[in-house]
Amino acid sequence: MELHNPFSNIIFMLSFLILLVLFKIVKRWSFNNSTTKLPPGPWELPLIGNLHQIISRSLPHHRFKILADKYGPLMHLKLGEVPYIIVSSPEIAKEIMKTHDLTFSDRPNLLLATILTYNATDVIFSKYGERWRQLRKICVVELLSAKRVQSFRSTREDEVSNLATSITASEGSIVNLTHKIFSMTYGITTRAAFGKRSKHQQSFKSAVEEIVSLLGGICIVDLYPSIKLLQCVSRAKAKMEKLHKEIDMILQDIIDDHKSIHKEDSNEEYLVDVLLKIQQENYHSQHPLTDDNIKSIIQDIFDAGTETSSTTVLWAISEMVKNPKVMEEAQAEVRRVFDRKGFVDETELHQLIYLKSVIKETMRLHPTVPLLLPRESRERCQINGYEIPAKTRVMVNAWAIGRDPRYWVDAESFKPERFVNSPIDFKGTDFEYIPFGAGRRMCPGIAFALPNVELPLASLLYHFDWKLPNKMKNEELDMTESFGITAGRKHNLCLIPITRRL
Ligand code: HEM
Repeated sequence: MELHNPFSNIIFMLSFLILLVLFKIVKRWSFNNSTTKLPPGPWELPLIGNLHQIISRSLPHHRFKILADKYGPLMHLKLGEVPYIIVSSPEIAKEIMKTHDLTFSDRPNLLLATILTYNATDVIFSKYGERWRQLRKICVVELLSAKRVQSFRSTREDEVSNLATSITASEGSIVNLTHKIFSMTYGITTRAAFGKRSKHQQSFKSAVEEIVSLLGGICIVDLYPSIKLLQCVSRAKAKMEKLHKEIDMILQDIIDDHKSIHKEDSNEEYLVDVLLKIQQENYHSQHPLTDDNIKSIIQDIFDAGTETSSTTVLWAISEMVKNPKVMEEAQAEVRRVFDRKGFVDETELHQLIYLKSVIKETMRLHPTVPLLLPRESRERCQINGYEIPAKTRVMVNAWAIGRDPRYWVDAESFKPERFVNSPIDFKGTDFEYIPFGAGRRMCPGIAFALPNVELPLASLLYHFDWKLPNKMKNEELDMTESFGITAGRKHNLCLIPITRRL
């Protein structure tokens, strides 16, 4: 009866909130007085934890760096009801991805990724275990090996040559390089995965772009996994289910197509053919490769491989436009190496020492996956005397680590020279530089990615000089990052090409 009185309702709510806050204080106090304690972190509010400190106008990796400057390189946060640790120094990154790599080798259950990847049975989002090991081995040994990547050399050269031709046709006018580079990378990946035969190229490309953008958003359902009702009302879930259906149909159609070609013993072997062959060979094994597995691996290659490589090319060009001396030196090198041939191909890429340093410096300042991919602890563990409970999600801020002034002189400046004659590499052993991650879950696609970045850059520098439109000065080029799992340019890169070599 009393609860119908509005004042009683307010008093009831207030009492509940006060009790909740008291409970939190007591819990935190007793935790801090026990033998183990969580890493430091900002004060949490009831129900939302630290969400209010993250959801702001700046991007999550920027916010995490500001908070880490205050609370330290191993920081505890609660986002919704989920505990997180944020790693912001090379030393702690090494603890997570080397010393305790096995403990942190799981990926969390994320709703949208699970829908997309046939219940997280792909490589990127699956839990650590026998199945993941099997799929990862197929990727490393069969699909993304140096030998396999080499077999697609003429495809890359062809697509990059088409890119140069289409830019030459726009000589003197504004070219949207963002569109052109993305379309070229899709072209290379599609041809490597399916050959030229896909009639679904455009719808597939749009679906993948939408998927990457959906995966990059903050999904409230993942922050309150205990509230199942949220799933029922999630618009993002409904959207992802629709996209998944769409992409599943396209991929199944392509697979069926290739199954019939396979029977006729075609000489061409694309990634889908390699997977179908493994499926046939392993038909009676304990873990046969299903059609769904094949579709999820192919999808991984598109999701992980296209936006990342394109974004790196675009950041490299942007930084060179902003730093004309670097652009001149890179152009001089590329033209010196390829002038005798008169065109750019992959045979001489190993000679482009300066361009490779430009790419490394680009990935230091603009790691395309700035927080790597989330991991989750499989059991409790101690790091630097702090307790990390089981099922804690982990974000490694590769963006902040690449700007750590203890490791990088003049850390905020674009200086490719720092990598010339430097042994520091992105292979996962130098923890101050981890654009591809490190440890068991490190990116297996480096060999596939590098020529997709080096070849188009060499070609764009060889054939053209680049001017900003509307008499804009170099230093005025906008470098704002976009929000998402990959941090690309927020605005398209539009430049005017001037042909120097036909
Ligand atoms: C410039 C290009 C690329 C960058 C910067 C990049 C970066 C990354 C990063 C940071 C991770 C997470 C690592 C971790 O959790 O420690 C990752 C994972 C992954 N990448 Fe890449 N990547 C690139 C290109 C590619 C390409 C071209 C492919 C495939 C063709 C690929 C396939 C994958 C896969 C399958 C995973 C998941 C690995 C696992 O969980 O076991 N990546 N990548």
